[in-house]
Amino acid sequence: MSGAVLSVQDVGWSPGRGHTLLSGVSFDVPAGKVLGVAGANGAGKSTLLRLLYRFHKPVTGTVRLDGEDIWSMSARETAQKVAAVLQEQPGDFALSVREIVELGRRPHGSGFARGGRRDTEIVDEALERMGLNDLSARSLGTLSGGERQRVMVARALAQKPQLLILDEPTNHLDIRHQLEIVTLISSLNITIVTSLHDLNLAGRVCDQVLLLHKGRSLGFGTPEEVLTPTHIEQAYSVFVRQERLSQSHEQYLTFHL
Ligand SMILES: Nc1ncnc2c1ncn2[C@@H]1O[C@H](COP(=O)(O)OP(=O)(O)OP(=O)(O)O)[C@@H](O)[C@H]1O
Repeated sequence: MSGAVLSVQDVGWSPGRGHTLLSGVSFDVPAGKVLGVAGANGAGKSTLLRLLYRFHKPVTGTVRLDGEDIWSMSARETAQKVAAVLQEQPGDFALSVREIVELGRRPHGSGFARGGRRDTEIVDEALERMGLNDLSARSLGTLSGGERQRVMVARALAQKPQLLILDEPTNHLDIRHQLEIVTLISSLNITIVTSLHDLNLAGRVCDQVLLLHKGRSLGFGTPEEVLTPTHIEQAYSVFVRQERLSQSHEQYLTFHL
């Protein structure tokens, strides 16, 4: 897998007249880097992600992949390049885990129904990578929230995207699986945009952070530049203390009312 350069220029979105949910947001993510999108509930994180996987068309501005506007591509071409793992997942509950992961091969139109060997290998690899081999015959509806989340990540990996969008990927996951997702994110050689509520995690995993506040960018840059007490206090209306962990000497943020 290889990553694409993501270039977002002055995007805005509104569901109707006079109600702007996102405005004037710009950033660039180099190929293979990880951007974390942070901000309080309702700040516009999911709305921004929807513009990146071509669910909403921006009202203003552009979203470009390797210089090409995603709205000048066909939906199929975008699906070959961009995969998304969302909080609300479609409910194909009767399908088996393997069948769900196979759906990731669909945009590539390589005739999975005829059992292409390359597709089978890619699906096997995605199941293995997400630790799903033992669950592959189970129907989605019988899985726990965390198991389901891992299936959706496996489906996205099977899509072999150049840009992977993750909306709160650690939701539902226990500590071990959170760490596994974080390790996976750090190890994939593709461009990743992920929303994250855990700011300490964002600081560890992301190359860059975009902090949203009421649909606007409050800061974009390295985690050290953006995740400052001043910015966080403004974005979340909390008090922040920056502390240093005694064993690892890492910076750690704590939050207070
Ligand atoms: N289609 C829509 N029509 C009207 N309002 C919308 C629509 N989509 C989102 N909103 C509103 O826009 C705001 C931003 O929503 P969004 O889901 O992007 O926030 P978020 O930062 O992802 O929040 P959370 O952390 O709670 O998931 C919210 O107030 C939401 O209610």
